[in-house]
Amino acid sequence: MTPSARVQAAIEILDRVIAAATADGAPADRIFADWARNNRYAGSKDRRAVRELVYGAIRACGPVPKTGRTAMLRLAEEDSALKPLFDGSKYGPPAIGSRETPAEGGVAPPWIEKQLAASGIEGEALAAMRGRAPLDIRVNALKASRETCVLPEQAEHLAAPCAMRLPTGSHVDQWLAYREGQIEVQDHGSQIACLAAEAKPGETVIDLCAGAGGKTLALAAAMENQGVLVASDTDRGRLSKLAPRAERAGAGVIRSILLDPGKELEALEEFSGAADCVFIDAPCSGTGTWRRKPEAKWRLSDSRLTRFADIQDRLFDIAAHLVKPGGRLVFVTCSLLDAEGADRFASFLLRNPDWVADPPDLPLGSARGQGMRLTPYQDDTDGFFIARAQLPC
Ligand SMILES: C[S@@+](CC[C@H](N)C(=O)[O-])C[C@H]1O[C@@H](n2cnc3c(N)ncnc32)[C@H](O)[C@@H]1O
Repeated sequence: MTPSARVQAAIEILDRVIAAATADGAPADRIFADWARNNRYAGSKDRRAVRELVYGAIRACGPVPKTGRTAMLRLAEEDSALKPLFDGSKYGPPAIGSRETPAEGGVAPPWIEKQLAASGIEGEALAAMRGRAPLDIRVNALKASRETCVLPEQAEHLAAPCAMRLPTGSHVDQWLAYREGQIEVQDHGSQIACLAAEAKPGETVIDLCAGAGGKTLALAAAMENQGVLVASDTDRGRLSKLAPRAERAGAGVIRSILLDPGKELEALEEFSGAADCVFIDAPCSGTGTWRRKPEAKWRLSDSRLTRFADIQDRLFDIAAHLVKPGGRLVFVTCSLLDAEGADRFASFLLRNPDWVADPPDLPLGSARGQGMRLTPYQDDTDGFFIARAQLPC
């Protein structure tokens, strides 16, 4: 592909990304993968270049751009080498018209930027949300350690005890250590969130929103495969991905339980007042993950945020029902908005005066409300709110 043809391909993909983001459709990654599958003439260098352009343009735009072309014109404002590629060549984009205007720049739609600012994320902290996420792995303590694990690439040790950072683009899933279950791809921030649980061997731990089990596997390793570890979720598809991962990781302690939305406690009845720890990795807007999924900023709306806050409050109440006296709950969202973090935790404590905030001692992060927060800017992790509360005996 010529450089101009790559720009045009990126513009067409961006059109689809914009349409999908505003209609709750497929994520950008899937749209790009579909394009790559249907356009076999694009070699690996082409694919890499087109992908860079697509993601660069998404990152460069604040509000939802009208079209892929206006998004690409915004990127061209930041990278002047792109402008001459609007050359009207056979497969390239038409020349830039004198009255054409690029999409608006920024980090996110202004109403979200405003809410982020009210949550203490502005200036450089806001700009850092436009960056690229690093590639982190967790060494599975059930099978290896950072010292014994043999990796084909140099890896930097991070603050969480099993965390390592690799050069971006490392093909981790092709490595022997990955196939043997010695390592998992997991953001450093997620690993730190799991540390807040302080899960111990022999305990009863419920990972209430386990999804495909990324954090469940970290909890299983912390528990040294001893005790009871329940992985529950309302999404059958996500939860079904856990079993093969657990098998690879040698995490035999996990019991999966599919929940019925609205009737979660029915399936978890046997654990009422019995859990040492309930870990709530709650569904949220994902503002903390924009470095990985930048188009997520175009999926948000006020009503969506309200729905997330409602479900987060409900999950707190479910978790509180399951914890035994002397036990704890951990609340985690990958959001930087107080509405999905400090405010939710404060509201829980207000509704439940018998519970006591117990801020975890974490190797990274800073205090936010009665919990802790990790940010891309200060911690170079995904953004997370992490809070812990104890139910006194
Ligand atoms: C942030 S994701 C969890 C990610 C997962 N813990 C991990 O580390 O990969 C939130 C999960 O909450 C689940 N969820 C949504 N509503 C729920 C409910 N009422 N009860 C339990 N899980 C729920 C979603 O299906 C989703 O998998």
